[in-house]
Amino acid sequence: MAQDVLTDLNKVRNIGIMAHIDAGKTTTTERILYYTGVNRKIGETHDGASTTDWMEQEKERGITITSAAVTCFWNDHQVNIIDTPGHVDFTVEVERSLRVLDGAVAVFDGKEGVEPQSEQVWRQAEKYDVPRICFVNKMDKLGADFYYTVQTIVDRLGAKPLVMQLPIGAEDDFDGVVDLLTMKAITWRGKVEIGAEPTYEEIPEDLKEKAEQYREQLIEAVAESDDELMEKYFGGEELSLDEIKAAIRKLTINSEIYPVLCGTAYKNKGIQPMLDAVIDYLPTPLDVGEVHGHKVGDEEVEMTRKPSKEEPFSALAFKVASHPFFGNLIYARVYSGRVTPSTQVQNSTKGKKERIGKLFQMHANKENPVEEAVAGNIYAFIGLKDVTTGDTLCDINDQIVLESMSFPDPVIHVSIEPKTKADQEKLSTAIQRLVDEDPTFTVRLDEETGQTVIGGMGELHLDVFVDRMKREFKVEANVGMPQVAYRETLKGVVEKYDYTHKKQTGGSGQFAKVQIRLEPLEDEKIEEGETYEFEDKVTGGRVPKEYIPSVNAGIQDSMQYGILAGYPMVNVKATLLDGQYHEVDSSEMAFKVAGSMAFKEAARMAKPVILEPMMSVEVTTPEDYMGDVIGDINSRRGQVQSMEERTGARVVKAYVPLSEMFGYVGDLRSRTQGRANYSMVFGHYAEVPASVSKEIIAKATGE
Ligand SMILES: Nc1nc2c(ncn2[C@@H]2O[C@H](COP(=O)(O)OP(=O)(O)OP(=O)(O)O)[C@@H](O)[C@H]2O)c(=O)[nH]1
Repeated sequence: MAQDVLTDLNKVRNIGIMAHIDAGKTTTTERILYYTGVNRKIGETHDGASTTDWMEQEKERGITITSAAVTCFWNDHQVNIIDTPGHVDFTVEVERSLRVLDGAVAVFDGKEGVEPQSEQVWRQAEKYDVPRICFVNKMDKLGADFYYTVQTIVDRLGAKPLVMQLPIGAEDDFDGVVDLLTMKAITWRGKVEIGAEPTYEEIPEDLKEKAEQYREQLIEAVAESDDELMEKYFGGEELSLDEIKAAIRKLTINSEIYPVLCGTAYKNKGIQPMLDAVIDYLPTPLDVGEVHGHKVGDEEVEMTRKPSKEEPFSALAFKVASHPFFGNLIYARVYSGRVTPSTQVQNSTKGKKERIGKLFQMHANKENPVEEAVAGNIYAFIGLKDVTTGDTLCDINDQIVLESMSFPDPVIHVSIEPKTKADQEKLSTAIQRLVDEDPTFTVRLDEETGQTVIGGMGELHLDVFVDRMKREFKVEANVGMPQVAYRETLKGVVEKYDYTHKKQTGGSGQFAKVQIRLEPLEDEKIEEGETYEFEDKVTGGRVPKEYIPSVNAGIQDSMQYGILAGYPMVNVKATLLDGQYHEVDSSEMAFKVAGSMAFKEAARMAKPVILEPMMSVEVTTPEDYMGDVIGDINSRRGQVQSMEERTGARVVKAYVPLSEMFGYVGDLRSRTQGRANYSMVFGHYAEVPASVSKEIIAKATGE
């Protein structure tokens, strides 16, 4: 029988397993699920049968893309594991998981040590202040070196590891660990089968001295953290096991130290002590404390919720997944209060009421219905219609909008052209689903070409979209090359421009005359996010009131396609100065045409230019490569804004044109031996240099 949710929050841990690709995150997660009794049959990742990698595509790619929340139990504690992907292009997935985690296990490859992407997920965890313990995996592998790996935690992460165990034997002869707290050997000699229980024995003779030395280091680090313990320790008294554990717990929760354990997930050694450490050292929802948010409709008014069942209900949706029978599964972390199935709640982000159908606790791809969702836990909500990642669900009578995750703007677009009408319909369904699941995919219709244009975070990110669209939704489509989103604007002023629209065809004619002024929009308005302003300065009723919106609409129509290369025109102010109408022949349509044509012709004389998206790029690199990184940014027409130091690394901030950033992932990796990483969000639009402008125009006009 399935166990109920534990409502004592001291017994709940919400954790993630973070790792570089191939460090063994999936295998470790599988073992945890097996040892905690969720899995009967173990699935090896290389057979493509693992429980968390249940999407078909993930099996083929062998990487974990989606994060599923899995609930399991260990020593009377409930552990909710939120799966996090390891690939660099899915950093949004990593970030949204980190947003709802309380702690994490960082898995390292015992031969490679801290790898570039472990460095990247580590820094992301730092950003969200997630306490971590480290598991040095693959101790059975040829060349595995525990001490080297620990050193890379110091050198590459600038973090303070706390060695909790020493390995016994190495590679094929790795037998277990010395536990430096109990000073006992925990071994699995000759046992490789899953679930094998360890034997507790004396520390092997050849490791005794080393174990003493490391224990002393450990106790010293612990004693230094607390005045009382320090006095006791230097007074020659022994610290009790409970005291030591409590001090390590505190240091870990404050992210001052990172307990390090080791083992081999694949050969089933070291898993049980690692699970014990999750319970012993990682924070509970109570340790994490209250969550922040703001009042509905007013971001200035801060609000908080305590992790208590007695508070008003609030939850944050962090993942939308489709389920074959239940429609959308909304994974949400409940931060406060409680809620039962069939209750009406408020989606305070969207301002909509929603009724909860069922509530599930997820066991990988198997669901376990529950009667109540309570603060501090993670659930899948069924029956909600319009909830996307990042939305807050809350009590209708006591609303809050929780601090959400930040989603960067898409940096790359690709056009998709369905092959048949039936494909067009399937594409609409696919888009709806995929965008619900991942809000960093964006969609728009290019009215000129009729193509659907998808935006994403990187080439692999868009690959996933296209792949899933074809595979899961069976859409047959032509997919274009990735494109940059350019814009056009005006740099000059046209004081007065007259245009007369006149047509006499058979019956009633068409007549409209307008006089407009065009100029660049004020900088202040651009900063406020405006892109267009229309002013009506017509006097004496020379253009009747009812026709004025038509002139405005006509101008806006023309602005959709700029005059240089057809990109949308922005940051323009148009003023209607004067005009003329005809009692019989004027109409809304005639004034719209006049507005549209007047703009088109006048804009040509107002020094039109092309704008390109400048990305705000942040590169984190070891100091050794900083010169290379900056040189490369300059050669990409980038402008370095600042350089600063951050825990053992240098951070370079710059604005770089998006068009120069294609292939940057690979270039940066090879330039820095894979040790630097970067993030990129949209900054602002800026005028392109003349030579680039020429190229863009030539390409767009085919000349
Ligand atoms: N020798 C050895 N191999 C291991 C161990 N753990 C995992 N592996 C192997 O390493 C490879 C990668 O393991 P995964 O568990 O898929 O790694 P991952 O980090 O989840 O990788 P992604 O799912 O791609 O992010 C697989 O072939 C595993 O069988 C281990 O303890 N020892």
